[in-house]
Amino acid sequence: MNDFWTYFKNKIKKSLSSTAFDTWISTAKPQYIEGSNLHILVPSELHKTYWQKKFVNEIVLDSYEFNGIELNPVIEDQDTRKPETTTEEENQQNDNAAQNNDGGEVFENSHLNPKYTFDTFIVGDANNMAHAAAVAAAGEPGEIYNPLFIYGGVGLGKTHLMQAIGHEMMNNNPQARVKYVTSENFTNELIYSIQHSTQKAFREEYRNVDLLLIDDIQFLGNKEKTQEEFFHTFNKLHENNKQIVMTSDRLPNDINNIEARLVSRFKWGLSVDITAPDLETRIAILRNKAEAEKLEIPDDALSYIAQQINTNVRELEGALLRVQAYSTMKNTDIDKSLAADALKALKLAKSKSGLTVSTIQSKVCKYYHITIADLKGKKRVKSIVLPRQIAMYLSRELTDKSLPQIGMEFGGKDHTTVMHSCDKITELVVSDEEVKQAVEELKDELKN
Ligand SMILES: Nc1ncnc2c1ncn2[C@@H]1O[C@H](COP(=O)(O)OP(=O)(O)OP(=O)(O)O)[C@@H](O)[C@H]1O
Repeated sequence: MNDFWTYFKNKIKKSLSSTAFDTWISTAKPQYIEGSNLHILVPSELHKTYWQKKFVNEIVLDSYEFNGIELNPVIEDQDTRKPETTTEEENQQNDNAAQNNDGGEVFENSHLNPKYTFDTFIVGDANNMAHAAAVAAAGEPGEIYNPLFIYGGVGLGKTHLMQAIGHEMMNNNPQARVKYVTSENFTNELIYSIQHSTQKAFREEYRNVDLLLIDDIQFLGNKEKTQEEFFHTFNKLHENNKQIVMTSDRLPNDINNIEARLVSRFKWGLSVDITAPDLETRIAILRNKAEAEKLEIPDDALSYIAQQINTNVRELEGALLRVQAYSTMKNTDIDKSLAADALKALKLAKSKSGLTVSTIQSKVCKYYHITIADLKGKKRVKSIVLPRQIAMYLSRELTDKSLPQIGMEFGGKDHTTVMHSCDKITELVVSDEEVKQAVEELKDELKN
């Protein structure tokens, strides 16, 4: 079996790009032969589907060529083999940290960030499906997953992965027209084109690309004119089999105030999520980053940092930079205790005022004269819904709890309910004087 596998790998290598080979072939493991069945284990359901489509015939032909016996490949994926587990860490996967884009380098108008390639993207359980889908979309643009919709919490690598598709496509075909834009910039450019009567040029720019990468699509919510324009751009590209990739912090159905015809189109292709990386992946990300920055940092210090920050890769990278800066300031080499000192201030800031969700719940109940049972319950009357949403919003603002954790403390609600409540109150604080006042008073009380 092993000899055949080596033969197969050497042969198939010639017809695949190195990214495709690493994604589909290096991750597959032959398990055993039973009769003429060759059992092959692959990392995810998506790998399985791809394997069945692309490589199964190859195995049959190559095995015959190898020793005159036709092997029948049976593809199994690790996901369906794995027992269901929900760890504390996995629960935090949708942590939608309040701070948003905090200055990650982004190069717009098809100028992709040169660092965001497949080579620099570390693959682990939390993102292997999204990564495989991205590799497939880059290898066969417009054909297999169109649109590709990548969703997940803040700072988990959605932009990185999306731009890697752009790089890979341009590597495969330097003539490819690739366009990257955030949905906010798409809106701004549209407004500019309306103001300056350059809508024709705007349309041509977006409707004549081979790959459109549109980041943070959730911000199209409430923007009717932009949605209309994007709808036509989408249709034109899709009709012409041009690849569209979108990212969002939530599933298409959960995006607020977006037209149903767009939501349904977003779901035409494949939606894949990226969740928070496990410890091993976090260490690998840090190690990679340290190597890229030529940082000397021992393994125990790396794993210490990775243990401290478990929800957001951007924060993880920030922590490494903080440790680096601290070691320069102290003029000492990095070790575990220096890392601990450097991250102390960060941890203090994270635990914020030491407030708990239950303190916030009590204060809100007192303020609105309702019971804790109502606050955590399911009643949909306005006099309870508003305090519940405010309490969720304050929990998000004033504690370091993740969305799923907050949901649990509100009678086991889903993280999307918490996310929706936070969005709602963020809006009302601007548009509704009464809500604004209540939130401010509650915040003052909680801080004292
Ligand atoms: N698996 C990974 N391997 C290597 N680097 C990663 C990985 N995931 C995230 N990163 C890095 O983390 C940082 C944040 O990633 P990115 O900006 O792609 O996140 P995002 O999910 O798009 O966040 P946002 O929701 O804020 O748009 C980037 O510097 C990116 O390179």
